[in-house]
Amino acid sequence: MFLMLKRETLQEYAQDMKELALKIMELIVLSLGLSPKRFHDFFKDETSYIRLNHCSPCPNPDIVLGCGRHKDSLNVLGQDEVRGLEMRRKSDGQWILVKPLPDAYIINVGDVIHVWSNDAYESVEHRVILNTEKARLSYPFFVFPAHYTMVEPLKELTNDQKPPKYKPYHWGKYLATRKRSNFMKLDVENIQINYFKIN
Ligand SMILES: O=C(O)CCC(=O)C(=O)O
Ligand SMILES: [Fe+2]
Repeated sequence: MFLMLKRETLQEYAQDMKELALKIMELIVLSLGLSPKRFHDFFKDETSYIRLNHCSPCPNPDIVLGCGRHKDSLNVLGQDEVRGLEMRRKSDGQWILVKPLPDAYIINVGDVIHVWSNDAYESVEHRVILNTEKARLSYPFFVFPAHYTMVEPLKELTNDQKPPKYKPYHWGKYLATRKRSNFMKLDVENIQINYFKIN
C-alpha cells in the first residue's frame, strides 16, 4: 500500500491535533481542581509528533504483534476500520479489542498525565494484533512536553496525607532510554513509569 500525503496536509493535521490535545488537557486539569492552563508551560518547547503505523496482513498473527505491549504519553489516535488495537483491562489483565468507530478518535491519557495527576488518571497498556486478510493503518498524534521537563506529581496535588507516588524523572532521558529498548515486536518489558514509583 502507498500512502501519498502532502507535507502541508500533515502539518495542518498536526496543528489541529495539538489544539485538540491541549483542550483535552485543559479539561483534565480542570477535573483535578487546577487552573486550565496549568500544563501549558510544559509544552512551550513541545516535541510532539505524528506516527503512521501501517501493518500488512499476516498469515500467522499468533506469533507476531503489529506493536508490542506498551504505554505512551498523551495521544489522539485515529485508526481505519480494521480491528487490531487491544487494551489491557486492569481488573483481570485480559486484552480487550477496541472496536473502531467511524469518525471517532481514541484518547490515550498516557504516562505523563498519570504521573502529574499522582495516579488520579491512569495510563493504559495496549498493543496491536495483526489481521490475516487486511492491512491496517493508524495515525496517533503524540503530544510530548519539552525534553528538559522534569515529570513529577504536581505539587498542588500532593501533601503530607497524599505524598507523591513518583520520583521526578527527566522526560528526554526517559524517552532516549525507551527508544533503546525493544519497543517494536516482542512481548517484553520496556521502561515504564513504575520504574519511578515510590514504594
Ligand atoms: O495502531 C494502533 O491502534 C495503536 C498504535 C500505538 O499504540 C502506537 O503507535 O503507540
Ligand atoms: Fe501506543
